Amino acid sequence: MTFGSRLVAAIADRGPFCVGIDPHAALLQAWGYGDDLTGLERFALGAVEAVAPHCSVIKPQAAFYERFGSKGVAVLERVIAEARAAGALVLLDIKRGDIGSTSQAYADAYLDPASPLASDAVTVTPYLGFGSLQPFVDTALKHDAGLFVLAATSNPEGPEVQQAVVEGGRTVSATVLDHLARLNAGADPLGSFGAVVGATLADDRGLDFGFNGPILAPGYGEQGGTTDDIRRIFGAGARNVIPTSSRGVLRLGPDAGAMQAAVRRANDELRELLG
Ligand SMILES: O=c1ccn([C@@H]2O[C@H](COP(=O)(O)O)[C@@H](O)[C@H]2O)c(=O)[nH]1
Repeated sequence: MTFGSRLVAAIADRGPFCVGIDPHAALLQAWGYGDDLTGLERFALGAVEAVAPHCSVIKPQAAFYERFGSKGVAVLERVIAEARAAGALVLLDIKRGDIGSTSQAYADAYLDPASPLASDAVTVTPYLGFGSLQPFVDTALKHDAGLFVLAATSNPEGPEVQQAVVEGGRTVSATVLDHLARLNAGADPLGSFGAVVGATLADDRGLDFGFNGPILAPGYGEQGGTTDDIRRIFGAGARNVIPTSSRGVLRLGPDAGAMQAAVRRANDELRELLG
């Protein structure tokens, strides 16, 4: 089953809201843990145990594990395994991208089921040229995995690059969505090649969200994005949007009930939006 098909089924079952498992130092402290390997393990696995059974997608941000070295990466491996065992799809936020031959090594590391870090999907950056992502695309197709390509990110610095106008008069962001439309052509019910578009955008930036793929919308919650913003930015494209929040949910821990209630509230609101 393709990633796009698994995603559609997971969202129908559990709702579109995605929780990011981002063990910030300040959050470890707020949960009463040290900013050390034991704290990381208790925090990350505790968060997964609380929310993964209730989410369609879980998004660990690799940087927060890598800062503890190889033992932190071992915790990330367990986060991925536990979240998948709880029935969630894992979207590993790595934002990788390099020349093609190196991209292949990254793709093998994160998308080949034989790897201990294998996930259902990863985030990638197209700013070495969309074509440099081809090894990720081929590997995702081979293993029924997915990609989310940075198109219009949630941070205020993004437009400097993403709204630049390229040959043909289109913005870089629009060009990324054009590539995704080609990759997703004919996929049913949804393609496996998604875009990252912030829930914080002031407007839709003239983007066509009908590229037949999922849209990860970070910036929901902590960065100020709301369900109304999802409606305002994406319009009819909102049906394929996966809003994601990390700190907005994790801040409520270690109380599992409070985190679960936040997931329920977000999914209820989003389902109402989507009718
Ligand atoms: O445009 C982007 C792309 C990715 N992110 C990532 O999402 C989460 C957001 O965390 P919050 O705590 O909900 O702000 C984090 O992992 C970012 O690296 C993003 O924010 N914007």
